[in-house]
Amino acid sequence: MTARRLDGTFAAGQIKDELRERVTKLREAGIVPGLATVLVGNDPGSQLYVAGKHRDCEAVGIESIRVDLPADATQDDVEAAIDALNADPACTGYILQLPLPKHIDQDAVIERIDPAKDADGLHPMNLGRLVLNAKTPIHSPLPCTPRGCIELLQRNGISLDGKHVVVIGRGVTVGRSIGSLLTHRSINATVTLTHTGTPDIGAIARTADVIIAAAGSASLVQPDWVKPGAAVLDVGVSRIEDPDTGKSKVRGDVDPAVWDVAGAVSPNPGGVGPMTRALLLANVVETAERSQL
Ligand SMILES: Nc1nc2c(c(=O)[nH]1)N[C@@H](CN(C=O)c1ccc(C(=O)N[C@@H](CCC(=O)O)C(=O)O)cc1)CN2
Repeated sequence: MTARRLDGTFAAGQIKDELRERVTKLREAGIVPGLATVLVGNDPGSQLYVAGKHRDCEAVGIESIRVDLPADATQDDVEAAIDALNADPACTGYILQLPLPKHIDQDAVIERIDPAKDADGLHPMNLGRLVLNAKTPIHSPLPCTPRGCIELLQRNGISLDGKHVVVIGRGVTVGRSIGSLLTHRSINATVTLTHTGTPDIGAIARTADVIIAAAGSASLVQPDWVKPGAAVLDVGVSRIEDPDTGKSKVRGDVDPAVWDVAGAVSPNPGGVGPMTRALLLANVVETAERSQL
């Protein structure tokens, strides 16, 4: 069996087409949405992602503001950049590209973001709303990658209602928040969160209808971890040097042999990454729309 490909580039294109129309309406009403990014340092992956976000903004008509700080920026420098964006009326929402250099206190910077401008849904107030509003619709930004995972499944006709989802990884952008979203009444999944401290993750993963692999460990998920026919989302990113070309290439958490067992797999690249970017734009458009109410 070869699994169905859950094409994130295609689904993200659909979302961006929908958002372009909504941005046109906002502009007609005199509202110009603007996304800012804050990048500290010169991590090649982060630079690539930030550049992609600015291209996406241009494609849907969102203004974008880019704040790049050097790798030796101090805590005060980063916090000053945050304060400036909090005060900037041209900025509807912004993201602080993670990871930050080790000498920066990431939690303190995230807490300094104005929750109303938190395009990533990672501010404690927005994560708190996600946890508290388990029944009612959530009117605050949601974390982009978890939202992207769910949209990718839904747009491919894969329901999560009553399904057992095994999440692998407890990082801040995916693992720590996706369970709250998946168990929201409107989605209704049952979630097991596993991580490096979990004995025999494979035995747990084998019981899953859906596996969300977000560990950042290349080829961690092997075919014998997957129930035949299960859906597998490959979220984690590792950069491996190609011995032939010397260039770095992206490897996901899911071993290629999983495609012979699973019912559906998201490729990496080309799966959840583009969805993360599209849902970031959605968060900005929704924030701008809420400002009309
Ligand atoms: N503040 C945040 N920082 C980070 C997040 C996040 O959600 N918020 N997630 C990741 C990085 N990320 C978003 O910023 C991200 C990852 C991957 C992609 C993407 O489009 N990937 C392409 C491949 C590009 C490549 O060649 O590497 C794909 O999957 O097709 C976009 C955004 C960590 N930081």
